[in-house]
Amino acid sequence: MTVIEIEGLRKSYGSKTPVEDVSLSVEKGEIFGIAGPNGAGKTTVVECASGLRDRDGGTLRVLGLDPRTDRRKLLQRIGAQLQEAALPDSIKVGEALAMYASLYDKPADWRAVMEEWGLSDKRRARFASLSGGWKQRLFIALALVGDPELVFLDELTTGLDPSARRTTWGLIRKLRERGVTVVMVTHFMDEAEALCDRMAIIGQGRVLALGTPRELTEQGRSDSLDEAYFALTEGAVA
Ligand SMILES: Nc1ncnc2c1ncn2[C@@H]1O[C@H](COP(=O)(O)OP(=O)(O)OP(=O)(O)O)[C@@H](O)[C@H]1O
Repeated sequence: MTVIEIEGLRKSYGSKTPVEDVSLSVEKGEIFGIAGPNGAGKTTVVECASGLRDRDGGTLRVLGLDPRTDRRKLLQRIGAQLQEAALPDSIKVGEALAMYASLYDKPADWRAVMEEWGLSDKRRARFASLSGGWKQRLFIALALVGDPELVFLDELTTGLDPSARRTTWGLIRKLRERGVTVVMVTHFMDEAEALCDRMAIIGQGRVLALGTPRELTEQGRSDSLDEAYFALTEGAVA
């Protein structure tokens, strides 16, 4: 079943059009990666698909809804990772989960989510006191309190130490095991290789390559996804 269908997506900011003609689809239950050079429009694509930003052209269906006209309905069914600045320093882990759960019509039991993601011992810890790894764990838990069918994660592991990254990978796999579809923006090809069922590399306003990490490695005529990425994005730096 197709969860996201993007056809000819276009988005401009003033005279700049980072996303000119992006088409891709995401299937239910997969971890779908989006990679590409800085400024290629990865976050813009994710924001348009999650109803957080309006598009200038193209068609979008997400969980059968149009993010433009069915925004409220869509926001009830998806989870999006927050940027760090979205939480006040002084908020406690338990308070943040309870607050986000209150935004949904049919939330998951936030205490169960807290327990499942290993956050119960941190319940009274203030956000500012958490290490990067615990913050990311909280962001994943917050993205899940609405009991979403689809989750968007944007550079979730950037800035994490190697062991926190590995732990986060485990958490993302756990989402797939639960049947949640995951769309993740990443700059790390080892991460894409370890997690993504399929991925798109975007640049120059469009999809430069799309497939499984193995298919992309072959398309780039390379021995590794890392090398293939360079071959496929050559000349596409925004
Ligand atoms: N609100 C905005 N107003 C003006 N320009 C913007 C806005 N948001 C993004 N842009 C510009 O649009 C382009 C695409 O941005 P976007 O954040 O989608 O790219 P990205 O691929 O996610 O980049 P990065 O890898 O650096 O996170 C960039 O050049 C960015 O500066």
